[in-house]
Amino acid sequence: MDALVVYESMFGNTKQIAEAIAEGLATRLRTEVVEVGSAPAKVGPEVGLLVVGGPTHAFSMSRASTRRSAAQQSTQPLVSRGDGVREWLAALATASAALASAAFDTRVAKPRLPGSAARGISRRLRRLGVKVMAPAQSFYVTGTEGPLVAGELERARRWGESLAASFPVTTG
Ligand SMILES: Cc1cc2nc3c(=O)[nH]c(=O)nc-3n(C[C@H](O)[C@H](O)[C@H](O)COP(=O)(O)O)c2cc1C
Repeated sequence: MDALVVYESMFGNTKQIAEAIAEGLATRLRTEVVEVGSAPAKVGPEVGLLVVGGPTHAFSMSRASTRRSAAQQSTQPLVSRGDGVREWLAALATASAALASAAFDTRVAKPRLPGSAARGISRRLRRLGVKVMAPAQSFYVTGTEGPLVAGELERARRWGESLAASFPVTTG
């Protein structure tokens, strides 16, 4: 059984969280982590666990307009420069009825705003008929461009580990 982590990230914070989650998953599962622009259009039967995450923009998943706004705020090139997880999920095909999934996002710690990209991702996964095995999980940044709140990378790694613990260990 393999795990696939698909992330979207403007300033790099969600990318760091995705990589920490993948590290936790990799303690038990063969794990691949990919930026959404390189993610497959179809999740094959070798993938048993799909983990999807992105930054919270305007209370949910990003849209082309919020990504443009992020680009205007940034002094660096963005990590994700094409479609986001919203567009990827809208076009996604899944092969396996047994596929399990989990969603995560990043959001600002203060002020704590309502809404979460992860909740939108979970909803979309359920509509696709994919089992969502864990509550949507948020990780926190101190401001729009980051950095992450102290301890969030370790919390992400542990979350990945706990997701992987629900699955049989990959052999071979
Ligand atoms: C256009 C835009 C809208 C945002 N809207 C929200 C929001 O509604 N709630 C929130 O908590 N953070 C919001 N943020 C902050 C992002 O969640 C933050 O930039 C993100 O977690 C950083 O992750 P990244 O480095 O992977 O892009 C917004 C940021 C941008 C650029």
